[in-house]
Amino acid sequence: MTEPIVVVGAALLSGGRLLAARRSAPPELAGRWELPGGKVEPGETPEQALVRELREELGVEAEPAERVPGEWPVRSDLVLQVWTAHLVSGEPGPLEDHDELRWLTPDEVWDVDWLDQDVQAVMETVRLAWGREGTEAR
Ligand SMILES: Nc1nc2c([nH]c(=O)n2[C@H]2C[C@H](O)[C@@H](COP(=O)(O)OP(=O)(O)OP(=O)(O)O)O2)c(=O)[nH]1
Repeated sequence: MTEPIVVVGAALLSGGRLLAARRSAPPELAGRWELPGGKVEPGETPEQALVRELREELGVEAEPAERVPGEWPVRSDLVLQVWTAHLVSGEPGPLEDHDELRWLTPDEVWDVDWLDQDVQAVMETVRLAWGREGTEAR
């Protein structure tokens, strides 16, 4: 059996807020919110993929910090893993794949319509980044 391809999601944290991105494609995912990122390419580590994807999609330089425990199936051939990350330079813009970005405070984190797989992933991210408050808010 072939191993699933890892989709790396970046939990970009800045000033106590988490960046959420609204997908613009494909039609079945458009309008739903996710962590920016994408598929790890052959020969890349997930951390390298995260840096590349944030450069392409958001136009920023970012530094991966720590892996959020867990992984979440996307499809039979794709699995989502998440790393926290910090901005090194630039201001994120929805350059590719997204039509809106939002910096969410702990109080706002459940205000957006996350992709199904991202709900658990964001819950774990909130737990890691901000402690228990975010999970209780859910
Ligand atoms: N980037 C991202 N994708 C997610 C998340 N949650 C989730 O289910 N997915 C799904 C959506 C897509 O089916 C898949 C990632 O595909 P993608 O289109 O973003 O990957 P990519 O940028 O490498 O695209 P491509 O090279 O295949 O065009 O994972 C998430 O938080 N971030």
